[in-house]
Amino acid sequence: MLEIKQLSFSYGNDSVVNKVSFSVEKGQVISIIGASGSGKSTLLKLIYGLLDADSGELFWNKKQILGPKFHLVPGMDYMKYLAQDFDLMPYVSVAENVGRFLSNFYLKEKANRVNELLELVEMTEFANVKAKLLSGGQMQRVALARVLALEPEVLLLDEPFSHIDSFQKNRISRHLFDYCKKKGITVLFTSHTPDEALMFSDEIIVMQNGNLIEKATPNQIYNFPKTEYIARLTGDINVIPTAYFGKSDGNVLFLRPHQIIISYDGFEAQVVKSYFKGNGFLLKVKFCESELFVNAEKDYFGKIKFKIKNLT
Ligand SMILES: Nc1ncnc2c1ncn2[C@@H]1O[C@H](COP(=O)(O)OP(=O)(O)OP(=O)(O)O)[C@@H](O)[C@H]1O
Repeated sequence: MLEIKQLSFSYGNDSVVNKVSFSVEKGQVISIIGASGSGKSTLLKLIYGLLDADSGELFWNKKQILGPKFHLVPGMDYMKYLAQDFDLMPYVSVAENVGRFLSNFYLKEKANRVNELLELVEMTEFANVKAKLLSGGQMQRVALARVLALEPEVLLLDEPFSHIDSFQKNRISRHLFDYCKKKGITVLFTSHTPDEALMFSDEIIVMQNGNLIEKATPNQIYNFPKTEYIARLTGDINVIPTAYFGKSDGNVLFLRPHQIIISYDGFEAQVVKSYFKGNGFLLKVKFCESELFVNAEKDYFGKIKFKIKNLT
C-alpha cells in the first residue's frame, strides 16, 4: 500500500502541495486531475522521491520513501516515473532505449521483453530507429515501454498520452492499463483528458491550488460532483439555479448535457448553436438567463422543450 501523510512542499514562498494525505492499495489505478499549476506533477515528483518534502511522510508497504537529501541517485527502485520530457537517449535505437535498464546477462530474454513492450505500445516497426528521429507521440510511446521494462511495483505517469494522436491514444492506453491491472502494478497518472481519468481509474484525486479536495470513484466524480470546479474538470457541465425550475432553496444544479432530455413538453429553451459530434449533436440553448448544453440525437433549430432526468 502507498501511504501519503500530510505531505507539503513549497517553491520558495509558494505552497505547491499542501498537507496532502491519501492512500492507494496495491494494483489500484489512480488518476490525478486538476487545473494547470494545481500541483499534480509536483505531487508525483514528491512520491517518486525527486523532491524533498517540507513536511509529511510517504510509505510504500510501510517502508519510508525518502527524497534526494537521503539518496545519491534520487528515485526508488520499485517505482518508475515517466516525466513529461520522456528522458530518452536520442542517439540510440528505440529497442536500446526500452532495454536500457534490462540486464545484458540473458540477451534472448532481454530481446523478447523489449519486443513484448514494443508490441504493447505499437512501436515494433521502429525498433531500430534512433530515438531522435521519432515524433513526439512516438517518443512518448517508447518512454512508456521503457518504464514498464523492469516491471515496477508502482508506476507514476505524468500526462502519459498527451503527445499521442487520438487515432492511437485509446488503443494504447487500454493496452497499458490492461497490462498494469494484469500484473498488479499500482499506477498514479496525471491527466487533462476527462475520458482517460474516467475510463481507467479506480479512483480519481482532484487537486486545487495544491490541496487535495476530492478522492472518489469516477462515477461519484462525474455524476455527483461536489463543486463546480470538480464538475468542469470531467466534462461539459450546466450550472443552473434551481430558481429557474420554480424552487426557492437558493441552490444550483450541476447537470451534464445528457441529463437534459429533449421532449414534447417541459421547459422551453431557444437553440443558439448546434455542434455535430459524430454520434449526435451538442446543442447550445438559451434557458432563462443561462446558456445550457444539451445532447440531441438530431439537429434542432428554433425552440425546443426539455425535461431533466431525475429532477425532484
Ligand atoms: N521548478 C520550479 N520552480 C518554481 N516553481 C515551480 C517549479 N515547478 C513548478 N512550479 C510551480 O509549482 C506550481 C505547481 O506546478 P505543477 O507542475 O506541479 O502543476 P501541474 O498541476 O502539474 O500543472 P500542469 O497541469 O500544467 O502540468 C505551479 O505554480 C508552477 O508554476
